Amino acid sequence: MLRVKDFKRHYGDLLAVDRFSMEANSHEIVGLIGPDGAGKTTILRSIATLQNMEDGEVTIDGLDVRTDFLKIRKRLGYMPGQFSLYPDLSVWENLSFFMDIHGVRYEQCKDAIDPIFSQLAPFKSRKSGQLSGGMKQKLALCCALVNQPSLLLLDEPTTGVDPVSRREFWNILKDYRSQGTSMVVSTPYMDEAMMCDQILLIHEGKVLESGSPKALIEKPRNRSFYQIEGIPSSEIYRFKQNIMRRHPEVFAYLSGKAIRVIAKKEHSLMNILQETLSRVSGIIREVTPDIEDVFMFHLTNRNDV
Ligand SMILES: Nc1ncnc2c1ncn2[C@@H]1O[C@H](COP(=O)(O)OP(=O)(O)OP(=O)(O)O)[C@@H](O)[C@H]1O
Repeated sequence: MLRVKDFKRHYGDLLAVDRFSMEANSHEIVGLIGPDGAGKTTILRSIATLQNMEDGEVTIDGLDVRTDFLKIRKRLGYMPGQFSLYPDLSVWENLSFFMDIHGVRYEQCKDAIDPIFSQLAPFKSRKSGQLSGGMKQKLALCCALVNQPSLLLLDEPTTGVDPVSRREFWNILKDYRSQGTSMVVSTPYMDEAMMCDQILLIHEGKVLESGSPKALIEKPRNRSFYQIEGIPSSEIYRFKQNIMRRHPEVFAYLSGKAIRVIAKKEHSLMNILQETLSRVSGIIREVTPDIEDVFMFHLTNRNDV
């Protein structure tokens, strides 16, 4: 139902999105996974008809965003990255405002919003600026659902939200998916990628790789991924840099309190890494890659070409 083909967008000289293509069908959550500045907001705002495209095609149910944007807006729910509701209005007043914009009454959208609104109802009169981070995001999602959209666009909906509320929020999204809504969700959190049906790993406006998260994790299996643990935190950055300087055939990066290492070419690194550890205490073990590793792997490959 959503098709994006060869979408391109500059800001001045900066090429923010370069020949980006994707599809999202009903019952599907598609994740745009990438760090800050990858181009996720630009893509979502353009699909949401809020920003002009420079080049490319975006259609929703066959309708073109350039010419049919008024019809498209009726089918879309968009939740911007920044909390964009009125902090001085109550929960109910914000919701009413969105219902007025879409010309619907509560009774008409009750079925669509109640799974979330029932959780917000006890705070109905509270100013939205005084809600917790997780509750604010639920209210924003509620407002995006009043027109019962078939396509939901969610820009980093869980950024700044605590882990428990993040999980809750994703459970809500999965419920809407099971009812047929299709969703495009951007996130900088690699763990959230695993909750999507399809993901696109994006870096500097380009798609590094796309597919189901499971398939992407399987793909680089001909490479080995290692983790070095136990390096004192005061030395860890220097240690990582040293590995990269002394061994151009490997790519190393920090992951929490550990260093992750991938070989740029297909070969084992155990000997190399053991040698680097001879002067410092630490443990090396081979690990199964997660999405963050896969992202780094494709980034390394691209930079190496
Ligand atoms: N209005 C603008 N004018 C100039 N540059 C912009 C503008 N909006 C975005 N950019 C730049 O375009 C690139 C992509 O930004 P975009 O906001 O789409 O990425 P993002 O992945 O959503 O990142 P973030 O999470 O930081 O918003 C970034 O380098 C950003 O600085």
